[in-house]
Amino acid sequence: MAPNITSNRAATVTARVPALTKAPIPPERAYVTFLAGNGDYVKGVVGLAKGLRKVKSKYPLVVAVLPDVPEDHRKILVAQGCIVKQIEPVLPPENQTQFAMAYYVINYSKLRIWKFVEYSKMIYLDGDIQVFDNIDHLFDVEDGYFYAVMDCFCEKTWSHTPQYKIGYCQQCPDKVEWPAHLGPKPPLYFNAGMFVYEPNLSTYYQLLATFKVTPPTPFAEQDYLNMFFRDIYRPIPPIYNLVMAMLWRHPENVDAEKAKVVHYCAAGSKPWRFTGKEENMDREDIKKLVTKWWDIYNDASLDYSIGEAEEAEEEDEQRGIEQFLAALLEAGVVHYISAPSAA
Ligand SMILES: O=c1ccn([C@@H]2O[C@H](COP(=O)(O)OP(=O)(O)O)[C@@H](O)[C@H]2O)c(=O)[nH]1
Ligand SMILES: OC[C@H]1O[C@H](O[C@@H]2[C@@H](O)[C@H](O)[C@@H](O)[C@H](O)[C@@H]2O)[C@H](O)[C@@H](O)[C@H]1O
Ligand SMILES: [Mn+2]
Repeated sequence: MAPNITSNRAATVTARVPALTKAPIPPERAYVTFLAGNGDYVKGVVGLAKGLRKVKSKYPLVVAVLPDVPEDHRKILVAQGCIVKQIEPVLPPENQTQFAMAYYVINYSKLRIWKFVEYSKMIYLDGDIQVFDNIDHLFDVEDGYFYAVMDCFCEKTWSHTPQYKIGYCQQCPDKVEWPAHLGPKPPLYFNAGMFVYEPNLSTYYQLLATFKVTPPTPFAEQDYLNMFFRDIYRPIPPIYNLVMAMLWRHPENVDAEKAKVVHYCAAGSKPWRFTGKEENMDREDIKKLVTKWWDIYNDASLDYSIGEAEEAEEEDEQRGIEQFLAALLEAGVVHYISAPSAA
């Protein structure tokens, strides 16, 4: 109950501040993913929402949807407890889209998530990612940096790059010496399927302004984000984004059993359209990871419930009261002595 202020002088009231039955609610934080089109990626996002619930994450999942995501898909996501926010596409100039791999051009739209400034910190996860262990602790990383897992250059999707051509990969930098004639070694490069960042309007407008004068490149927004955040990028361990190709390219660096976050980004590995026919998809570890994904997707006990909705509502109210009291304290309107407990 808010204290009753009888005058506009600083009042000293012994407001009976509701005992915090729970730990103070942390600043606004959320997971965020991106959904485009009317295809089957919505299954990926449903799986992700249920996976986060299974690991008892404290934070909601925001889904940034493009206008082409149909109403029935949005309803499915809301029914799974997601916060659906529509974003406008971000596209390179008409005459330049051919420089990025066509499939990835739409991913430039991910840049819109820097505008979600109602959140102090967010963890972005691709829709083809599953979270198998709680990673809420990542929200406590130091502010002011960009956290993501290093990518691998060994798949043929990298065949356009000098590092692929000479067999160099940052995952094993000593295997092939970077030749001096190619200039400086490429800076550490992250996979943009998962990252920890702080939404910020100034950063958002800089991202869009710089994007306008940056020619698109093959890995589209992933290349762009690596260039933009190069000076504040901090690598985090691959347990937080198991880029599938690492299992056969750098098995010494990863352990499928220990991965907290699995990224189904290898060709043919999307669980919801898995056939097992593509290269490497007959591997036992891959088939096990796909089964683990389906076990969560098919688990009805992980569906969102009204009970959770009511609890989320109570938490929102609690947060509102705390923010109201904090504002009063800040304004010096109220100095309250924590009242002795009723007991
Ligand atoms: O038709 C599509 C293609 C991509 N995406 C979103 O864009 C992300 C990046 O694409 P993808 O994961 O397929 O790229 P990969 O990580 O496999 O290179 C996906 O995870 C989805 O969140 C989508 O919603 N619909
Ligand atoms: O738009 C570019 C995309 O680039 C990345 O995917 C790539 C990258 O991981 C390569 O290293 C793999 O070889 C490749 O298969 C895979 O598609 C991100 O996962 C995705 O979210 C998105 O940013
Ligand atoms: Mn992906």
